[in-house]
Amino acid sequence: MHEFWSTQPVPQGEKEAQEGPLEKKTVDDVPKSPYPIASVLEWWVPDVLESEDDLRQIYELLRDNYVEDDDSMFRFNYSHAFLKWALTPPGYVKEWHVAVRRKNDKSVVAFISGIPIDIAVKPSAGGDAEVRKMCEINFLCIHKRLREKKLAPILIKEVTRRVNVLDIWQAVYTAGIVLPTPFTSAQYFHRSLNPEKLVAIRFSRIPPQYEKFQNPMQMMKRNYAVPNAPAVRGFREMEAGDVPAVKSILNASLAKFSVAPTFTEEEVHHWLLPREGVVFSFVVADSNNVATDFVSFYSLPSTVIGNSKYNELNAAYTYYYSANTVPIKVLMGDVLSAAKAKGFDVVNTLDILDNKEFLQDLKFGPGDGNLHYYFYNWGYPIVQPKSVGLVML
Ligand SMILES: CCCCCCCCCCCCCC(=O)SCCNC(=O)CCNC(=O)[C@H](O)C(C)(C)COP(=O)(O)OP(=O)(O)OC[C@H]1O[C@@H](n2cnc3c(N)ncnc32)[C@H](O)[C@@H]1OP(=O)(O)O
Ligand SMILES: O=C1CS[C@H](c2ccc3[nH]ncc3c2)N1Cc1ccccc1
Repeated sequence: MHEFWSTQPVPQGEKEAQEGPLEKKTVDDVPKSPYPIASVLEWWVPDVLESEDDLRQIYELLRDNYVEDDDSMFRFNYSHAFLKWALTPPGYVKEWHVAVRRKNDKSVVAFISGIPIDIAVKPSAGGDAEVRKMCEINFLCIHKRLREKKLAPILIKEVTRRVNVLDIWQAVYTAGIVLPTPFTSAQYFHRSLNPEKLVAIRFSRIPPQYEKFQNPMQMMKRNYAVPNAPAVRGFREMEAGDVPAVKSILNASLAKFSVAPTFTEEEVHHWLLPREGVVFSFVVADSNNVATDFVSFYSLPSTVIGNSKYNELNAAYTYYYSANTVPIKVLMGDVLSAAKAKGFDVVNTLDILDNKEFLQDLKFGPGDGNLHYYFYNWGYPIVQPKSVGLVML
């Protein structure tokens, strides 16, 4: 059971592991050369920032081979612009974008990415959080034709080596599957904006109690209708001038959670300023035009696999927020209006952060997907998802 993960510094499910590092090594212990790989394959570092063609190759691998739901009805379809954004935050390390190509035709067959992140972790016994520089791992993907050949452990060991050689010893990551050992498990929730399309692609179905109506779909549309203008006075798109205020209120909000990132001003600028078709952010400005509240969401479409009428689902995902002068359910209500106005079909979220405070009132329904959160080389007790303030793209 877990031939690879049983060899790794992750909690192995025995008694509560002690909190903190599970193994201690130094940079001198780290091999200086890349991990060995099959002779027909080669390691490759794409230049996602400067080479549109390198970015396109990573985009296409993920478009055709990345995460699907259990019934293979949908597959994430992260856009070019989204991947460039997700992979190149301030201080990113090019070599942590680890790809594998076939030597003969240079086709990309696998990928895994790491980016730097400062994570504040609170000791379970209480007390001040410890801020730790970690690596956030995402986009692990092996081409469908190369599955179940133990290539994933090789990718994981190589990215670990490239992170360790820079004296970073912890990572954080999420997965839809259960591995040794989650520190929390979150549940997906979905808020329909375009019920007709969601029923047509068989993501949603008309609830049986609607059959009594003369026009069930009309009633569903009415149930999920949202205002076409924001309710909150002073609600507007975030601008560069809001960065200092947003940094201040967001870091203060995230400090309440047991596990959450901290953001520098440059990171607020990168992660939270609006980017066309990628990330959408808004503030509530007071009479001096100073941001008192903040809310955001990102665009992550999914390919609809094998549907004649629609081939893409336009999904928005709630991102970071700081609700101070208005309740989060009022602020998130304006997010629903903005997402509907921009043509999104559904808003997805997890029961992390304070999200449970708006799920019911805003008519989010539970999905059948879970997202498990993990640390690498850091023992931590299992916490509830509402203690977690980290959003993974
Ligand atoms: C300090 C720095 C540390 C940095 C590293 C921190 C750790 C980062 C860890 C990665 C975080 C990724 C975060 C995300 O991106 S989560 C998204 C993962 N990607 C997908 O689901 C896309 C579609 N699936 C695939 O591309 C492949 O099925 C993948 C690549 C997922 C596995 O390939 P394949 O199916 O061909 O299998 P194999 O024969 O090569 O390898 C089998 C071994 O791999 C273990 N496995 C399977 N799925 C995952 C998974 N999602 N995380 C970790 N381990 C996984 C599995 O338990 C088994 O080990 P063991 O059970 O026998 O022990
Ligand atoms: O495209 C994919 C692949 S896996 C992920 C996902 C997550 C939770 C889900 N609950 N029901 C379907 C589903 C799919 N997902 C996004 C998604 C989310 C809701 C509806 C359709 C697709």
